[in-house]
Order: sequence, then structure tokens, then C-alpha cells
Amino acid sequence: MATISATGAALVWFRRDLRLADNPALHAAIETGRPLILVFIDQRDRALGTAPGEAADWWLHGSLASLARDITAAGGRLSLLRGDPAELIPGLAREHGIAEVFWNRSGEPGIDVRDRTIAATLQGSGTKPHAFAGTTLINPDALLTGSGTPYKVFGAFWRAALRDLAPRPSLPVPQRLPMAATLPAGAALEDWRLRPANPDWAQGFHDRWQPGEAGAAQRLERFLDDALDDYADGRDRPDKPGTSMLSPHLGFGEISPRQVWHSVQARLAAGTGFQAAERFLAEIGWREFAYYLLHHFDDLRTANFNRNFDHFSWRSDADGLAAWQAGQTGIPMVDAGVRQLWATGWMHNRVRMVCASFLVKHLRCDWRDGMAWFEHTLIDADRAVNAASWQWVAGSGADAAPYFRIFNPVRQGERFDPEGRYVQQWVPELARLPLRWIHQPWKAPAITRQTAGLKLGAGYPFPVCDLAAGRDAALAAYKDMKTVSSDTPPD
Ligand SMILES: Cc1cc2nc3c(=O)[nH]c(=O)nc-3n(C[C@H](O)[C@H](O)[C@H](O)COP(=O)(O)OP(=O)(O)OC[C@H]3O[C@@H](n4cnc5c(N)ncnc54)[C@H](O)[C@@H]3O)c2cc1C
Repeated sequence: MATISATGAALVWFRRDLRLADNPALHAAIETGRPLILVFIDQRDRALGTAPGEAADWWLHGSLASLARDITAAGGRLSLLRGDPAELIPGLAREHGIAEVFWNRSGEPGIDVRDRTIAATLQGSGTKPHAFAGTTLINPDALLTGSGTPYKVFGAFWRAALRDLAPRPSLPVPQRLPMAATLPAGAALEDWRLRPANPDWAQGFHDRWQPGEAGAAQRLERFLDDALDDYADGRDRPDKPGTSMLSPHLGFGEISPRQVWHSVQARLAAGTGFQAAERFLAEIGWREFAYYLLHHFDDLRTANFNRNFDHFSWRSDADGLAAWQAGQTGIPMVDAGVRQLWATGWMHNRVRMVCASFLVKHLRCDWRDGMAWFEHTLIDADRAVNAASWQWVAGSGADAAPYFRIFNPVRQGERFDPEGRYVQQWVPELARLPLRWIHQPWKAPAITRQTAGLKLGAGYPFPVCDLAAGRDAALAAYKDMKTVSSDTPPD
């Protein structure tokens, strides 16, 4: 391990920025010329919501293992600590004579407030804190409408953002990490038991994912080579590998949105289809918009963005929610999506919309229940994007899909899984049904079901709700909400 002898170490606090390349905090710490202390703190704070779900924990293990390897290869060492950063960071500063502390901001209001308190404590005891932007491309406080208020509509937000968006070049990977002579002891990653054992329900994750910076870079290159040109259409086909699958890598900060931005620009300069690239960058824009919304409306995760929805009559349907969570609703596209989630920790965006819409509209379960379940099961669970997306589908969000536009999961299946391959893969009970019935097996003639070896109610469930009746009930509830909310005087 390389060490240098200057007094006063620089501490780099890794968080959801588990990368060496384009890491502003790490870069600035190295620039000081001070010996380094590199730590990751597992905080598990349920009040702040920083305890990841079990699928995200699986990813965290791989991501930390990869980062630790890369750090070791550059002559350094990553110390793994567990506890409250508000106590640990000032404690480390005292014990190790730390002169400066560096981190990248999370982009989450609650965490940023906590971090400002830590910064004040450090400053009070003579240690300099430095926080950098690294999670998003856009500074949310610098992008406001002409009247100085936050944007609430994505199109206007993204157009305004693109006018001035000129991300600096990505920062290089440091070649050497000169470490302080004494480092915090830290835990062994295996002792944290972040991966499941007995049973290892994450077996399906191993073949599909490579957490870490190298895996992120490979995923991006593969997408740019194989799928970007066709992204505008391919992105809607869950039966094909048409999207980047970068979400967990971006979520854990193994790649920065700036690196993605510059890689796409390089392809554009080399003549790759402009429309496809523009479409793809707009999805990165939706991620930015989610962080922007959470920054300006810090109750986005708990309260309806559109307060009229405070009067909506959500149903308490424990059985419906349980069937949805188990992939046993009897609606093939919904069940395929949830089972893909169980098996791989990820679900295709089109299917996320179909599944979420079914839960909040046909079953009329509260979007917060769906959001919580996704947070528990997704490897890419992202507190800003998940909340903004659920509110978008529910109709209660900023620039949301209108509530009265209710996805019909059968039509969605026929349109976006036209050969039935996605359903066949994840709902094997239906694999032998003719294509005509695969998205609505309950309508297949009894003889057809029998020939396909399908016994509804035994092998695969009857639908938990009648789609037409569920739709009508949702529209009626929406109408009631509008009546009530226009009757209710503002607070
Ligand atoms: C109900 C619901 C919940 C969701 N929860 C999450 C979540 O917890 N974490 C998460 O990362 N994404 C979430 N999404 C957004 C989206 O489904 C995923 O980002 C996308 O499926 C990831 O696949 P990809 O990387 O192949 O996407 P690509 O199509 O390749 O897009 C590239 C990147 O853009 C961003 N992105 C893409 N679509 C969206 C979107 N609609 N909103 C915001 N950012 C987007 C992601 O960072 C993604 O990795 C949710 C969507 C819905 C409808």
C-alpha cells in the first residue's frame, strides 16, 4: 500500500458514488496532496430511509467488492464502517488527525440536511468539509422558471435544462491512491452478510448482472454498440434487450450521468442516429427531473404532489396487493413483470408502468404501497425515481399520466409483447397457449386451455379483478375525488 507522510489526512466518504472515475470528491481529495483515508459507511437508518431493500443489498455487496478491488489495485484500501455518519465522521476526524473531508452530495433533501449538520460539526472542530455535485447533471437551484419557481412539467424542464447543459469533461481514474499511515480498522465485507444464503434467492441475479464500475462501463458500451440505434422503438419491447439496463449502475453511482452523457455525445459525433440518442438522453432527463422534484418538493415520497388526490378513495385490498406482489393476479403481463422482478431484481420500464397502473387503478391500492414494494425488491430502487414514477403512474405526480388514461394490460401485452415471448418466459404455465390467448387466458375456450395443459384456478389463477369493472370503478372513484376536492375549501 502506497503511503505519503504529509500531516493531516484527507478523508473521502464514499456513498452512492461507488466509482473511481469521474468522482469529484475523490478527485479533489487527491488534488490536496494529502494522504488519504477512504471509507464507506453503511448507515441503515430507517428514519432517513437509507436502509436498502434486500435486492439492493445484494447489489451493494458486489459494488463494494468491486470498488475495494479497484482501490487496492491503485495502492489504497477501503475501510468499511457501520453506524451513524453524524458520529463516525467527526470521530474519525479526531482520531486520525483528518484535515479535510470530501463527499459527493446525494441529491436527497433529508440526507443533504443531515450532511450539512456533519459539515458544521467538522468545521467547528477545525476540519474542512467539502461537498460536490456528482449524482445528477443539473443543479436544481439554478434551474427555475421565469418567475423563479421550480418547473413542474418535464418538457419545459428538459428544454430549459438542455439550453445550458454543457457538462464538464469526465474526471480521470486516479492512477495511485497514496494512503495515510493509520487507517480505520473497518469490517470485512463478508461479515455484513448482504447477500442471501439458505436459501440463496438471488441465484438468478448472478448471471445477469456484474455490479461495479467495470460492469457499468461494459453495460454502457454494449448498449451503445447494439441497441442505441433502435432505442426509440426498442425501449418499449420487454421481450428484447432494447434498453441499457444501466439503472442499478447509475443508482449506486458506479457510473455518473456525466460519463453516460459524454459517451452518447461521442457516438453522436461519430454519426449515430440523432433521434435515438435524443430519446435516450431524455430518459436520463427523467431521472434528473425526479431528483429535481424531490429537491424542491421534499415530501414527494410521502404526500400526493397533486393534493386533490388526498381525497381519493384508495382501497385497502390486502389480498389484491398480496396477489400482485406474488405475480399471481391472473393477468399475464402483470404477473410476468413481477416474476421478472423476483427472478432478476429488475423489471422492464414498460412493464413497470403496466404493473403499477394495474395496482393503483384496477385494484385502487395506494401508490405508496407499490412504491414500498418496489423499494424492497428492485436492485435499482432509487428513492427519487421510484417515488416520482409511482406518482406519475398514479396520476398524482408532476406532469403525470392523467388518471383517466388507464392501461389495459391485455392491449399492452398485445402491443409490446406481440409474439408473447415475454409472458412465455416468465409465466411458463401459459407457454403452450396459442398466441391469441396468451395475454388473456381466461377468454380461451376450455378445450384450448386443456390442450395447452392450463387449469385456471389450479395451475394459474383466474384474474383477481374483472378488467372492465376495475376500470369503471377507478374512473368513478376519480370522478368522486374531483367532486370532493372542488367542494373542499383550500387549507
Ligand atoms: C412505477 C415505476 C417505478 C420505477 N422505479 C424506479 C427505480 O426505483 N429506480 C430506477 O432507476 N428507475 C425506476 N423507474 C424508471 C425506469 O423504469 C427504470 O429506470 C428503467 O426501467 C431502467 O432500465 P434501463 O436502465 O434499461 O433504462 P433505459 O431505458 O436504458 O434508460 C437509461 C436510464 O435513464 C433513467 N430512466 C429511464 N427511464 C426512466 C424513467 N421513466 N424515470 C426516471 N428515470 C428513467 C434510468 O436511470 C435508466 O437507467 C420506475 C418506473 C416506474 C414506472
